[in-house]
Amino acid sequence: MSHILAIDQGTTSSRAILFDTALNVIDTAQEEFPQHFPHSGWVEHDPADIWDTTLRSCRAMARKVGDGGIAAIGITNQRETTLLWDRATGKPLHRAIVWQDRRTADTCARLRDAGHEDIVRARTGLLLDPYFSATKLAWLLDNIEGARARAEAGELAFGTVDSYLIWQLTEGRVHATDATNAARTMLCDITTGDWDSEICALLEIPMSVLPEIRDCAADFGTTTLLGGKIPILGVAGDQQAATMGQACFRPGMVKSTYGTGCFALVNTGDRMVHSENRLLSTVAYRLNGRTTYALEGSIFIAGAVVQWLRDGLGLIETAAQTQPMAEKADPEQAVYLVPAFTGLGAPYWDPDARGAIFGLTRGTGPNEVARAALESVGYQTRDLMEAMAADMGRDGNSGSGEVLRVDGGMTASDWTMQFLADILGAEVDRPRVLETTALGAAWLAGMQAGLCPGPDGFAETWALDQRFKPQMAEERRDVLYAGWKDAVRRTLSG
Ligand SMILES: Nc1ncnc2c1ncn2[C@@H]1O[C@H](COP(=O)(O)OP(=O)(O)O)[C@@H](O)[C@H]1O
Ligand SMILES: O=P(O)(O)OC[C@H](O)CO
Repeated sequence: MSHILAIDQGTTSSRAILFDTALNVIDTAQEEFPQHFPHSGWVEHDPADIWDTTLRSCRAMARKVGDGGIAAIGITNQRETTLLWDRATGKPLHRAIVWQDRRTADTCARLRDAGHEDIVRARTGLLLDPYFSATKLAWLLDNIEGARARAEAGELAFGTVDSYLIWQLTEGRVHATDATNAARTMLCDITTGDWDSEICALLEIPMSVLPEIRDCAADFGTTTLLGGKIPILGVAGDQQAATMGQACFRPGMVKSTYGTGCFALVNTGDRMVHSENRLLSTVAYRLNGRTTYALEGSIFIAGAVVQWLRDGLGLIETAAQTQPMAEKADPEQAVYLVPAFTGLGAPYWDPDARGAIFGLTRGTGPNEVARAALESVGYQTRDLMEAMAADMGRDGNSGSGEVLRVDGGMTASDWTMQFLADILGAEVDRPRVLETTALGAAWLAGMQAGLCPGPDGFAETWALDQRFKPQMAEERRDVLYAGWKDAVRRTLSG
């Protein structure tokens, strides 16, 4: 029987997920890998770790089905993370600079001061923030001796993680990316779908380093490393893959994924909506040469705040312990935790903000801190939803009223999902399949292989696990949210 293999290369681990052609999960292999923090605010991955953990996970799945058992591969990945390698040897010149890395904050500030933000926003849909690949790539070209000259001579290749994996899987035969990953580099004009020569020139990035941009469902070459010859037929950044995995194909449909960070995307159809509220405009997907756009709110810390309770504070041993703690917390205590560990993303975009806890009293204990950590995820989502509603309303799109579809590891927490519905004053739908990121990638590859239906047929297979309905009184919701806004105001750096 034929299977589809989805590769989900994430920030903390690499996974290979085997699907049958009806898109049921058959088996999964996963490996974590080390994070490197060479300086404050810097985050790096060893490219060998990215590749080795991916290949081992894929091989574990390939062994299960034997030669000929995999019909197609779909790749989805942590976005923005930047790699530069030698075209002749395939050897990276440096560790990967991870999306969370803030080392180029000064470069971004300089570009902003020089008046370049408008062109960046108009063409790439992004803001001038170190989050995106462009300034990370410029940093590599500036700081590795001889790199710029070698890049100009055509000897080097740049890629986000998808491109790097495609290059490795095809043993250097294919240097390509997809429209969603390209959209996150800050080098792509998402109104045309091509690399932007003016922005490249601004950062002195030779265009010869850039990969070719293809549709999300397309031919990305074949690999012979997993037994037989297997085509790579689907590629999308992880948040866009989750948008497809959640079947958000209609304008106005919105999903929010709770993993390490939280990323909410609302489909804006074939029109790029410019945010007035500091959200990002991005590509949701490109199929058959047709681009569908999205507005995105990116929060850097969601589930990671629970990891911090576990690894940083030692308050819990497992993430699931936060739920009984939150239930036991004193409802009278207004404790707020603003998890600005790596600055704040949307809608604040303050790379220099750092985390804070407010409202501590002698009576505050681990339960109240745990509850505040879970609540911070709800509050941050409300910040995003308010920004989205304002943007969508302004453009006359009905989208802001849609039910929020959620996924990702943290949605296992019923308490957090109920608080989310309460603080939003809106319904929250958790689907049966929480592996929506991998599902999106598998669907792309399966559709391209002719094994899976198109968007409409696929959307019919989306199934609800639980709908969380708001139960909190409006007055309490408003008081709590006002307290959060005040806590954020006191956390901002400027
Ligand atoms: N029951 C739970 N309650 C609260 N948080 C949880 C729970 N289970 C998992 N998490 C959080 O979810 C995150 C893992 O989600 P996942 O989607 O695997 O993340 P990623 O793909 O970013 O690595 C972790 O940060 C973890 O702390
Ligand atoms: O690896 P994740 O799931 O934390 O996702 C990272 C995002 O793609 C960063 O933009």
